[in-house]
Amino acid sequence: MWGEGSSLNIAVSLSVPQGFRQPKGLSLLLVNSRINRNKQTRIFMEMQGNESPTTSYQSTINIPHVLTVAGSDSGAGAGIQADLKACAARGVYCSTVITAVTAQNTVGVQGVNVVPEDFVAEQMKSVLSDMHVDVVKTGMLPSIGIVKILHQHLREYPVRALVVDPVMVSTSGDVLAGPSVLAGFREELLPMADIITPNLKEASALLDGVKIKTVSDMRSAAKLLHDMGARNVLVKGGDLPDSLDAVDIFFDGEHLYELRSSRIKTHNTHGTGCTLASCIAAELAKGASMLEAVKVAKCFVETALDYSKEIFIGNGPQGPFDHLMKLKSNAHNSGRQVRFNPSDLFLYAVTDSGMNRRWGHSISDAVKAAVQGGATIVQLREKDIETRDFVEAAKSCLQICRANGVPLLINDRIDVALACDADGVHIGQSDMPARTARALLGPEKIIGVSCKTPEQAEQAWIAGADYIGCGGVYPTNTKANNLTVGLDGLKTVCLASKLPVVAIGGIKVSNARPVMEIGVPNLKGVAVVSAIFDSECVLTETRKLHAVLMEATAAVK
Ligand SMILES: Nc1ncnc2c1ncn2[C@@H]1O[C@H](COP(=O)(O)OP(=O)(O)OP(=O)(O)O)[C@@H](O)[C@H]1O
Ligand SMILES: Cc1ncc(CO)c(N)n1
Ligand SMILES: [Mg+2]
Repeated sequence: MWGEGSSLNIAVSLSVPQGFRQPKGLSLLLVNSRINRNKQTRIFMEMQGNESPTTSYQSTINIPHVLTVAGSDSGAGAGIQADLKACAARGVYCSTVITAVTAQNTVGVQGVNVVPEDFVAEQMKSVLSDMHVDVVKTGMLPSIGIVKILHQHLREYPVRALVVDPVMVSTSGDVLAGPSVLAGFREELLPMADIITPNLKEASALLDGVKIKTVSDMRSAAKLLHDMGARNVLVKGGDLPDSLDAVDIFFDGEHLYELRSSRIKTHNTHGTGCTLASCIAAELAKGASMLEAVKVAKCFVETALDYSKEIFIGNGPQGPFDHLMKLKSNAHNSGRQVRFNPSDLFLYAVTDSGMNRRWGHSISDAVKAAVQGGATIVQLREKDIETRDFVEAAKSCLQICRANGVPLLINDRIDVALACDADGVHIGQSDMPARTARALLGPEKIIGVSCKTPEQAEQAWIAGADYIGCGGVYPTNTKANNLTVGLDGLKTVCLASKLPVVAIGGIKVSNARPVMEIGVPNLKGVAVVSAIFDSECVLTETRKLHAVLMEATAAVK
């Protein structure tokens, strides 16, 4: 356990030659001195270069860490690959000791190449002697020798918990650990385990071939396996015949729990066992109790299976599923995200639910008309709409925009942008910080920030935004209590901004020209709400504005 109050502060100062920016010596120093072995250590480093101001690097966050000792699956649905994805999805670091390399796909296991025991030991030592591991999870352990090596290393480098997935037979029926390791599993591995997670066939093999066909058999098996030394037992019922639910039995030595979830109708269940065990390990590493960890893990598997129902990878009977629940959004048929180009800011259409209501336009009809009229980017700014309707409207607008190569952004609502996989967001000074939005949305999404001053423009750049919106250029009714910065304020911000700028606020056909004519290269266009959406024919108004902007830019050039 690591507690409060006992942290050790170490300050190291290094003088580095001119031009040296990356503190490469830093990691070397840490490895050599091993001062980061203890989780209580707080390291504060100061780099002093001749040329640059002092840079500080602070490393104080303890990251939960699972080490998986398992086999590689070339098809990447199970084994080490599933473990890495499960831990990544659950926000836990995962290191890997590879015990065997399998040639495997969705049809079955075509070959197994066992890693020499010495080299398994070497991998284990490399990880455990250097890194702080919270929980070890085991998968395919193809020899008794490897079980013994694991035992020795855990004695030398104790961890908080050992999760044992006693992999013997893949669901395709292929043998991954033969009868020779059964004795080793029973005598050495089970007594070490904080939890074992056999499927029906594995539980049966460990219990000398006893038949397990019903939930009641699973209950008895869990108790018998507990008697053999495992502190907790989870008998998995993924392969339970004729079961409408996915039923697992958990036994902690005192209470039996029947954990049920809906059985997802899918062929994509390859690697559910490895994933479940890794997820249990990940939750334990974060500090959960055993029962909590098992429940979260089961819920995670169910959710990922449900998300992955329509995924098609490989031609065999049992496909992989998507741990990170992202693959569908990049599928070829959903249309590709539009890459941001500053020239997209040329005619920026911002919707308003009130105006659409007034003119009897649906959001998607209004957006379609704006795009047809020449809008080069669209932002949905819907302040008084139910979230469910917002997501639905955003999805249909996204289809229209993608078909026309026009990016679609969402105002303020990062959750809505994520839910419909929009191209990005536009945020204000009092919304979520741009840096946080970037972390949530990822590197490819477009982030715009409203800025009124050069300082705000600088902050937006530092936070990783793609463009800024500057205004109000003219007085506007769309936004209450909005400060008008005027053309002068706009020019000042444009000159200071490292990011492209779109002007906003009260801009319409009659006054757009002077905005474009301020002639600062990074002013890329104008954003409008009323000028196009507060009208009966959005298409006509957008065309008019487009023509004015074209004339103005031609005149400036
Ligand atoms: N179709 C399904 N719907 C919901 N949950 C499922 C489904 N299939 C399996 N599970 C759950 O997934 C977890 C893993 O169970 P399973 O019995 O499939 O393990 P396994 O045979 O070791 O998996 P694998 O060998 O494919 O890695 C269990 O919690 C089980 O209830
Ligand atoms: C490498 C490997 N480990 C575990 C399993 C069990 O699913 C598998 N199929 N392959
Ligand atoms: Mg299975």
